[in-house]
Amino acid sequence: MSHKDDQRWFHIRVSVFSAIDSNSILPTIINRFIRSKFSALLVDEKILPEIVSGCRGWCFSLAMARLGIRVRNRLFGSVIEQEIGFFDKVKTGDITSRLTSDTTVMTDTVTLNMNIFTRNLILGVGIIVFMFKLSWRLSLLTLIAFPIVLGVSKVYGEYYRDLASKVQDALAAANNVAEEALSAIRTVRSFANEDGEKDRYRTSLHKAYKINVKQANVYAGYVWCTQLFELGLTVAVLYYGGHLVLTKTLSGGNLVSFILYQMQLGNCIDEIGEVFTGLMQAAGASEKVFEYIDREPVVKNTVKDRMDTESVIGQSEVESDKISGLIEFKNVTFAYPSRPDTNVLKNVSFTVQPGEVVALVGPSGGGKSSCINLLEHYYEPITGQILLDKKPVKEYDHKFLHTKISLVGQEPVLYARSIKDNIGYGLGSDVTIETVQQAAGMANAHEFIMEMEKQYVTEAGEKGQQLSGGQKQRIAIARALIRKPVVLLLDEATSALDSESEHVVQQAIYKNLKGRSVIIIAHRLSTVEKADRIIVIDKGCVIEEGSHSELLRNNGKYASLVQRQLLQTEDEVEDRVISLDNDGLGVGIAKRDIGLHFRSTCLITSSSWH
Ligand SMILES: Nc1ncnc2c1ncn2[C@@H]1O[C@H](COP(=O)(O)OP(=O)(O)OP(=O)(O)O)[C@@H](O)[C@H]1O
Repeated sequence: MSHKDDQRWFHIRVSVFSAIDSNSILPTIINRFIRSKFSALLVDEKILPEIVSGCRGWCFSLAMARLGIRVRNRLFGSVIEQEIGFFDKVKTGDITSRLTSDTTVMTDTVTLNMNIFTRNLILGVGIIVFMFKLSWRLSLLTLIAFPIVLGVSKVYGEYYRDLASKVQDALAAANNVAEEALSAIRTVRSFANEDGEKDRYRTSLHKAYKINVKQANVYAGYVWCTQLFELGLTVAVLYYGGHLVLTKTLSGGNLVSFILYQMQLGNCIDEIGEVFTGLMQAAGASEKVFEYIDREPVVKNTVKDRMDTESVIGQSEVESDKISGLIEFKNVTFAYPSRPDTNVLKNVSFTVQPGEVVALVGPSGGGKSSCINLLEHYYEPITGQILLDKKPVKEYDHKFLHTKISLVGQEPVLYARSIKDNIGYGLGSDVTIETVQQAAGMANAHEFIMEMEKQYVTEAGEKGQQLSGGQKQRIAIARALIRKPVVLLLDEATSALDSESEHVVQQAIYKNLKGRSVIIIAHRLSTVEKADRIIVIDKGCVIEEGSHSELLRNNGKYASLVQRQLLQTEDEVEDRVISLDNDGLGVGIAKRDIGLHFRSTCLITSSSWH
């Protein structure tokens, strides 16, 4: 081979090797494999290294992006299917942290480390082959050390994974603090507690930092251990290799080559050690992600979930017209999963006939909303049954059930979308503007929507913040009515409103009750007395049942609640007129025309004072 050819081969070897590992000192390995003029041309022009490294980067970036999207989709898909009890226990910030931070750590670390791992594995195997070719005795001596390295790595890996999992938990807790503060920014501002929130966030981040410090210490310890071990191994190889040279079993040149190979192998092992650290970090981050992905909801909802085990009542089995709206609670005892030892409903039984309007009343915390939660199948009772048209609600297909039962809650949650999208929420893109307008008309919302500049495409703002309380309630009513429900559940639907908005919203409700079974939860006498029947629930038990006049005659709990409310009304200040003088001295007009003086600047808009 000419000198020129030699030079060319040298370039080939260096360039190809640098495509695999730019730090390599083993061009001779490649020398054995590359002998074509075509590749020489490619390598001489430095095309191949660029292509190989480009392709590798492309493959791993693509794999990283695809893996990230798949894991996030699977995680979100699984979390959104979980039962409501799960969300009582797990905080929103924790879940969003799993969706963002944990999945990023997991996918990025795995893919990047796989890249390094593949490269070093190929190099390592190649090096070991050549080491054996040079001296099998020295190679065996080197390989004897492997189980020790693996043992140390295993102990280190488990501890590091545990720490990584704790870091992710601490970050999730910090995320939860931020999320809580930002979503309630008005409360934070009104109590001027910005510093308090900053402190809480700082403290929770500090917890993560403390675990980070531990991680760094453990990592340093691991690196020192492996480096010392490598050093010891090199000394052993030199000692034994020297002996082999002296006994003429090995040439001096081969010993030098062997030591160079061994150093290169050491580099590979170091890099694989780092990969291992990264993989343990990913394993720690992925623990909760996979726990949520694999979690089976305790209360199963969809047809698909339940198909295997139980029969499901859906649109095909029961024609919508055939649902009459007969609701029965039979000996229901219930405890929330987050407080399994406290029964909030005890042996509750009552019936709502089709088309009947029933009010649930009673002291706060008595268990009224819990009845609604069970009827909505958010939870399952411990004992007893909740029946709709004589069939347990749990046997209905989730989607079908919620087109038949609609709920208007105390604080309706609207989405940061247009008013049209909010009213048609959950009905897909098929819903027409005419249907939306019709529902808005029924809810007394059409007029105020039309007065807005963008009408039905007006943005509601995050959580409906760009609308007033009364407007939000009416949109929530329209959202419930558009589904033409057979059962309407109104849980304190007007309690947060001033008297004028309440009047408009109540009108919207009452004109739409006909032909529907309705359960109203309310504290106000004005709302309750219109119901066909009133059920009084106290401390988780039904204690009275009957019409307004019947219950007043009974002179029981209901009568005392009514009396107390009437007395309160007499004693309390009307919320009509309050004027403030220049010093912030307020003058209110009381029921019996007594002027009240307020020393502090005070604005009363309470709607419960009526
Ligand atoms: N998600 C929950 N997890 C644990 N306990 C809960 C949960 N929701 C309510 N509770 C508890 O269950 C009991 C009944 O609450 P519920 O909301 O049904 O009462 P309520 O009669 O509707 O009260 P109010 O009139 O004040 O709305 C209360 O003691 C309450 O603390």
